[in-house]
Amino acid sequence: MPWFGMDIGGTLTKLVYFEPKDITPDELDKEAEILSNIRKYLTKNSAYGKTGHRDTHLQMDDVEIRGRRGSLHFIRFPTAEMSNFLSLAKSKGMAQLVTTVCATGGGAFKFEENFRKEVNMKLAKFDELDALIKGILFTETHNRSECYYWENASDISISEEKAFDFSQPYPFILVNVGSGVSVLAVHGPDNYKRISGTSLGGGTFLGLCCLLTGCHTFEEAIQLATKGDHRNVDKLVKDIYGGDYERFALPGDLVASSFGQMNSKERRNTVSREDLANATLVTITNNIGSIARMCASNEKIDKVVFVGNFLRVNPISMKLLAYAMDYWSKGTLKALFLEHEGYFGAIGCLLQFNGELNSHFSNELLT
Ligand SMILES: Nc1ncnc2c1ncn2[C@@H]1O[C@H](COP(=O)(O)OP(=O)(O)O)[C@@H](O)[C@H]1O
Ligand SMILES: CC(C)(COP(=O)(O)O)[C@@H](O)C(=O)NCCC(=O)O
Repeated sequence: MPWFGMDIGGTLTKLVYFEPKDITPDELDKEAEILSNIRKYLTKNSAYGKTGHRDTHLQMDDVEIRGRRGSLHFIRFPTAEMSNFLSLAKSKGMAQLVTTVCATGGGAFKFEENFRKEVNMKLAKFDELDALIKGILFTETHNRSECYYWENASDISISEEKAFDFSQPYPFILVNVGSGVSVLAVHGPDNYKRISGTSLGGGTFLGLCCLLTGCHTFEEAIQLATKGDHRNVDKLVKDIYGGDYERFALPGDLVASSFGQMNSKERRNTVSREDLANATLVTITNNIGSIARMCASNEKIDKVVFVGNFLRVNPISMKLLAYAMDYWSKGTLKALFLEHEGYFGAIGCLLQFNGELNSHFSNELLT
């Protein structure tokens, strides 16, 4: 039975597949044809249909899980395409072979019946935040370059990624920027609490950007944002004060009011799609940064780790978050980022898999 972990999120479904590389000739002989075909299909392709992608740059080789050595493959597709995924699973014979899939994320609950009815698969459900933390801890110990920070974040043109030693992680604040945002204070592998959250997350950025610019994809939204300038959309402190607000040390270039210029018809007529995309990105990112900073200072924790697919191909947000953490905390807070940004829930879920799952399976949430 192939080893999968699945995180069915509000926007994207993340699938992690463990491909054993230590298969003995004897095992290979016994391997059913369907299993061999599934293995080949998953590991040879990097695109699955029109919307599925394997992130080949994230592949982890020579990983040991429960005494087996192999590679971890990272695959994603839009959750809205779930019915196509189920048809594909059926057509590849997966449904004949896989009886139980370890799943996390809201969709593990929402789509449980679809899995059962359409492909006769049971979902062994795990909590998404438990899985997220387990996935992070596992990945960090198996990939020494997992954790990094942005050096010189204040100057976007020269800032660059630098490795960060995250082998002594606790305590840390974890900010998961998916469709929405969850903020956790993590004190140990099984000791964490969800301390805050906001509905203004990655889904908000993409939704607003599509409305404001007519773009259709996240990649397009990020490309537009890269070419735009939020200062044509936002009202800055200097637009209000003529310079800095010195008494409270607010620099003139600080955003005083996001989208604050857009009440003027003239301004609306001159603003570009790129500026609107950039302003949307900056608005959402600054709000997340501000919540993260308040959480860190309330909890007296100095490391803030940002994960989630909102950060995918999105250095603008990472640098902004890094700068904001540093600037507003006067250098006491450090923003950290992880290479496998959106896949930790699925990894954590895969780690819960064990061969005896079927016999232990119950409809209850497994812990
Ligand atoms: N290819 C993509 N399609 C849609 N959204 C994407 C894509 N890549 C990155 N994103 C961003 O990632 C967010 C989803 O992040 P993710 O961590 O997968 O959350 P969820 O578990 O809620 O699906 C989206 O709201 C969007 O901002
Ligand atoms: C409900 C969620 C945990 C779902 O996770 P997601 O699919 O967004 O990664 C998340 O969207 C969230 O925490 N939203 C913010 C809710 C709030 O605290 O306002």
